[in-house]
Amino acid sequence: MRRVNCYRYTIPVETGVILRQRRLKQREGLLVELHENGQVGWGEIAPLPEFSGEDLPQAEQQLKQWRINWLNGQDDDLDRQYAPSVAFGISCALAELQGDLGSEGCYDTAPLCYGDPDELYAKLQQMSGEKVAKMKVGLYEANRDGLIADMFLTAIPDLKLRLDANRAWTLEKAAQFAAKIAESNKKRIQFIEEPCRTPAMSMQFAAQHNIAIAWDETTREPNLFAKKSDHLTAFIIKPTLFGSLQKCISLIEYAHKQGLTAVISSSIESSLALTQLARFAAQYTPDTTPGLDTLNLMQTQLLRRWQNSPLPLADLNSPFITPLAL
Ligand SMILES: O=C(O)CCC(=O)c1ccccc1C(=O)O
Ligand SMILES: [Mg+2]
Repeated sequence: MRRVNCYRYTIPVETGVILRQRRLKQREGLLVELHENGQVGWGEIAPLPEFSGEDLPQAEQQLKQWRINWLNGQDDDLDRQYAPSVAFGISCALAELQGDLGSEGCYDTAPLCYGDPDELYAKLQQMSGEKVAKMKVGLYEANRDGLIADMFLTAIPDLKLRLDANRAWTLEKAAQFAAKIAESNKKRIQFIEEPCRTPAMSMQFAAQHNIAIAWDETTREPNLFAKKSDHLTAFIIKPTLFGSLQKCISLIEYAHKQGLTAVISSSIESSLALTQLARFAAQYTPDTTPGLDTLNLMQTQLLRRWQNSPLPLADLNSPFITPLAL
C-alpha cells in the first residue's frame, strides 16, 4: 500500500545572497514523503531561481501528476517526464524508500568563501583531510581576484583552491586574473569553474595560461561531451539542476572514465537535501570533496541536521513548513 504526503517550505536566508544579480530573500521548495511496505523515504524539490528552468508552481504541478501515477502503481521515467528538480527530489525519496542511499555522509565539504582571508583560515583549520576551498570570483575586478587567490595559495602551502567565475570574464579579464597568479601556485588551482563567457573562450584561456578549468553550467547544456580540453579537470554536478540520482550516477561514471573529477555541488537546498547530497557524494564520489557549504546562508535547518551545524532544526510542525493538499 503506497502513501504520499507533500509539503511546501519557506526558509528565510541571510541578507546578501545574490543569484545572478537577483537578491534571494527566502528559499522555497517542496518536500515529498513516501510510504510503502513499512518503509519511508523523503525528497526535496527546490528549483533554484535564476538557474532552474522550472519554477515552484510548475514543480508543484508536476509533483501532483507524479503522485497520482505512483499511487496508481505507475513508475514514471523521471528524467524524461519531469523537470530536473522534480526528478531529483522524487529519486531521493524513492532511493530512501528502497534503501539505495547510503547512510554515511561526506560532511567535510569545501568551504565557500568570497575573499575574506580570516573567514577562510578559520574554516580550513576545522577541516580534516585535504585542505580544499572554493572562492567566488568575477564579482569584482579581475586583478583583485587574482591577488587574493594568489595570497591564499602563498599563505597556505597545502591549500588546493577551487574558483568559480560563473562565466563572468572576457578573455582579457581572465588574462588579468591569471597574471596575478605565481607560476608555482597555478598547479594548486584545482580548477576554475566556467571562467569565461563561453566554453570555447574558457578552453582558450586554460591553454594560454596553463590553469585547470571545470564545467558547471556547461554540464547542463547540449554537446557537453564535445567540449573537451587537456586542461579540463572536473564536472560540477548540481543534482537539483541536473536531474535524478540515476542521471547523476551516469554522468559521474562518464567523468571518471574520462579521468575527470565529479564534484557533487549544492543548489542551495535545505539541510534535508544537503545531507542527502553528502550521503550521495560519500557513496559515488568518495575520493572527492563535495561543494555543499551553503547551509550557513539559511536561518534554520529542516527535518534533518547537517553534522555539527549550530543552526536550529525545524520539524514538520514549524511555521516554515505547510502541508500541501495535492
Ligand atoms: O559548488 C559549491 O561549492 C557551492 C555551490 C555553488 O557554488 C553554487 C550555488 C548556487 C548556484 C551556483 C553555484 C555555482 O557553483 O556556480
Ligand atoms: Mg559554479
